Amino acid sequence: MQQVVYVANPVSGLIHVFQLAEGELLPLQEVQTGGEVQPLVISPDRRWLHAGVRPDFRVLSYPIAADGRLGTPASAPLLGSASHTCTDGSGRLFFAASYAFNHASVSRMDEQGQMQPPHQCLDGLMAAHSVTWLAGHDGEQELLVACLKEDAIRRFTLTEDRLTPHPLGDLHTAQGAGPRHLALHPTNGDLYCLNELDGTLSRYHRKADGHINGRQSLDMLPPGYEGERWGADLHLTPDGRFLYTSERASNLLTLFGIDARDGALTSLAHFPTEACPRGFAIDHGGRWLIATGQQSDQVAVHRIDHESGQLTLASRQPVGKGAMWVRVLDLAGRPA
Ligand SMILES: O=C1O[C@H](COP(=O)(O)O)[C@@H](O)[C@H](O)[C@H]1O
Repeated sequence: MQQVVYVANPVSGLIHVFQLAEGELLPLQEVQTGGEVQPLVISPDRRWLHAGVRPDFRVLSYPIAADGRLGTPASAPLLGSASHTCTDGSGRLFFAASYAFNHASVSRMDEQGQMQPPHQCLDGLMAAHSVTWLAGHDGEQELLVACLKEDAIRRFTLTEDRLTPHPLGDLHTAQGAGPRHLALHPTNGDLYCLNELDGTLSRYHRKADGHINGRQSLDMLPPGYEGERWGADLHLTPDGRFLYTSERASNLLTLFGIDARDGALTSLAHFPTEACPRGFAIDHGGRWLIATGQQSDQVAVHRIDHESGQLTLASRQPVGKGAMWVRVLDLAGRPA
């Protein structure tokens, strides 16, 4: 499997492009974005890397070459600082959550790959920290917005190119939890929410009728932990057997096992990683976990044990300042 890793470093304004080779990151390219580059998302057809930049709020859409290198980007305005972005399943719609501007916006990408200015903006979403696109069993599509200061995950139905409040209403977390990032299980219909402020991980289940119900809430930190809590990110292995979270006060990654029969989560182990692991990613083979250190200016690659999910440090790579976002592209099967 040939894979390329993109790392965004807002303080240096740089995107690093690496080849992932047996746990080592081999430098391929450094791209100066001209701004504080933050959220990265790869389009579903794997032809574009969309990067949110500030303080001139824009999305830069970089064409991805056959070897993973980035070409000259097209640029489109955004309405505020993007904290997190995603696309719909076709890649034609681009969503951005803005924590500071309390909104989520929707933009269209045209046939030529040019992103348009946002055509819809949902205001009053307090500390909107992430956007997650979800396809239902019945062809229904929705967008989930994790609103940290509302202790709510707001649900919106996507019809054509526009969002409206979901008829089944929003999801509410524990008071003071601070919902931040969401992840979906690849097969069992479970949805997970990392809560930044209380350091917990919540599991929900989406039923075929669209109802989403809470199932479990677990601590991300080790028993007896009494320090600060500052949860950051979560990801699953592609086979859906393991889930990992990152926490920035303890600099720990936490491993959770996922029961194959009923989806039950169990906290299994904790592993030290880079200082302030604000973002991480898991490669497409489920063999490597790549964590950024916002305060170490390094990226760590951890080997994932296939049987147990346990992590061991494989390598560390210096990167630019404020390393924050990391994305992995599988080059196989890309359109020519
Ligand atoms: O993780 C955090 O996120 C919020 C929003 O992030 P931003 O990069 O979009 O400004 C930030 O305000 C907070 O300090 C940080 O802990």
